Amino acid sequence: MTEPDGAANRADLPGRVALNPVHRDFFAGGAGEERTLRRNEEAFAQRWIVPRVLRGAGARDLRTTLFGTDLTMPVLIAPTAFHRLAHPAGEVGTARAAAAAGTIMVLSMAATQPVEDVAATGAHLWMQVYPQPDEDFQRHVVKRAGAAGCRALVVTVDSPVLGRRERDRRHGFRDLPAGFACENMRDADGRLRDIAMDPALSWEHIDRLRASTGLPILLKGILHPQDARLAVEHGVDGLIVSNHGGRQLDGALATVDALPAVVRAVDNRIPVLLDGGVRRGADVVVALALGATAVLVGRPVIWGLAAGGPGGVRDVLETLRDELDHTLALAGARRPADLSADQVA
Ligand SMILES: Cc1cc2nc3c(=O)[nH]c(=O)nc-3n(C[C@H](O)[C@H](O)[C@H](O)COP(=O)(O)O)c2cc1C
Ligand SMILES: O=C(O)C(=O)c1ccccc1
Repeated sequence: MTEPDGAANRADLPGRVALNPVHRDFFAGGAGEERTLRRNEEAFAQRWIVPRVLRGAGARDLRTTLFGTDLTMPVLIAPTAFHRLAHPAGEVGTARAAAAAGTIMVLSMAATQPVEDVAATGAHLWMQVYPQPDEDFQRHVVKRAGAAGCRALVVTVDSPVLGRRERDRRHGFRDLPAGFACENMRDADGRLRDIAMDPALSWEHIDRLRASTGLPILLKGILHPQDARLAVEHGVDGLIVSNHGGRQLDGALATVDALPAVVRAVDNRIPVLLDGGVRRGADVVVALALGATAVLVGRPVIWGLAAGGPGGVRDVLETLRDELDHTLALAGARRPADLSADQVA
């Protein structure tokens, strides 16, 4: 099994070494040949920053506002499943790091701890959901997330069916081991449901979800500019350009390659975020220059959690912050908003 090449994905990083190899492959892997998984990082590696000079930019200011909330930097934690398989501290541990860093954690619908416990850390949370065909149950999940204090809903729309993960197939890895559960998949009676993926879902489902909650809604998994336009027309509040870290459609476009057309289609009407392959401060700068308001990181957070629990996640976030600050300085920008698309070649 070949591993993705980038330094930040090296198989010998401490977090990866600490993991059970089956779980490591679950976290690391993608769909099919893993072409899209690799391409997300390669596409960043092929972008070059064109610095500006003598702009008197001075001390950097990384603060970013999303839906009225101030973040200390434009780097968020992407929703990823099963944090207790990475470290006993689980999603609560990740949330402690998000709170300490002053950024948002997007909590996965496949989290292994209850949203109420994760929210008790004081972290600023958004809840991710796969749109559930049982809409009564979906409303229950959304209501519970809102009651727990989640401040936005991230609806993942790139998963009409689950991607074919060949590493998981080889290992026979299908489900959580005994003693673990998707704690936010309990119905009103406390019974566990399976996460449903339904290829029949359409924009009407989003319309009903829109009508059922006052929370801001972001769609995650947009790559086509026409879908970005439709999302705005359907009253969506934000977009996440994403190919699910290469875990769904193998062969899908790299996210940084999809970003410019989506940004043009949205035309500043709602914020556009991006995830997939963001590993260094320079990647963040490229995405911001091409029009993203912020980025999210998935696997780096998992590796940090596996390596050192909340402290390991904190290290990942602080390293990204330092690199972003440094790269902005070298690019001649004080704030993310000072960057422009002509600074990327
Ligand atoms: C192990 C793992 C689990 C994931 N689980 C979810 C999930 O439950 N919901 C979701 O919307 N995306 C999920 N994703 C996708 C991430 O939110 C994100 O799109 C992706 O990881 C970003 O790419 P990166 O890992 O290269 O940063 C998962 C990704 C990984 C690696
Ligand atoms: O979304 C994913 O990539 C993922 O791995 C997952 C795992 C369990 C349930 C739902 C999604």
